[in-house]
Amino acid sequence: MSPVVVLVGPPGSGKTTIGELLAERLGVAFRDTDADVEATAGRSVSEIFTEDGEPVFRAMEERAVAAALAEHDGVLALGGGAVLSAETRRRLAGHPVVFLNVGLAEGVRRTGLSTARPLLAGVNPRATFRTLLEARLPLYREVASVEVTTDERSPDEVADSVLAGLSGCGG
Ligand SMILES: Nc1ncnc2c1ncn2[C@@H]1O[C@H](COP(=O)(O)OP(=O)(O)OP(=O)(O)O)[C@@H](O)[C@H]1O
Ligand SMILES: O=C(O)C1=C[C@@H](O)[C@@H](O)[C@H](O)C1
Ligand SMILES: [Mg+2]
Repeated sequence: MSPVVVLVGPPGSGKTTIGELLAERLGVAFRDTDADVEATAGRSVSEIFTEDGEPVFRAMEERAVAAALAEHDGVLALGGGAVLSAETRRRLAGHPVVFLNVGLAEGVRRTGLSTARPLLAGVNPRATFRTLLEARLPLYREVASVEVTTDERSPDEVADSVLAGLSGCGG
């Protein structure tokens, strides 16, 4: 059992939005590792960050990704920082991974609509987002075989590109 597609990308790139859309179109189940971690912990991602700190969340996330890759055969969205784990990057090898990219301005705009992202809750979300993108772009690209730009494109257009990209690489 293995996911038909795994979505990675920064916060606000649309992993959850596009993932749900793709699952609906393909007639398969959608799974999101952020939701898996929350269900296992019985707490929100924000609460885990606040009460236990980021390293504890990352360890829970690593286990959630490993379980989902082994158990889920639908569309899988990973948390935005899941690729920070070398173990997770190694586990993603051989899976059809799509990197949903978003530019700094649009990423800040989209995530600014919500307070549910503990890493971006500080005084300067734009600077934090820039640092995060710089550190992670090589990691998203390392694990993904397809990269899709999401700026100025509707969720439906992004979903079209994901499916076209996957068929183009034999997935
Ligand atoms: N292509 C798009 N065009 C416009 N808005 C979008 C697009 N994709 C997602 N959004 C909006 O951006 C916000 C963030 O999207 P979403 O929650 O799907 O991102 P995410 O990648 O799952 O983020 P996180 O890593 O925090 O879970 C939502 O309000 C969503 O409606
Ligand atoms: O980009 C990140 O590091 C995160 C993204 C979200 O999906 C959550 O996993 C959490 O808020 C951390
Ligand atoms: Mg999400």
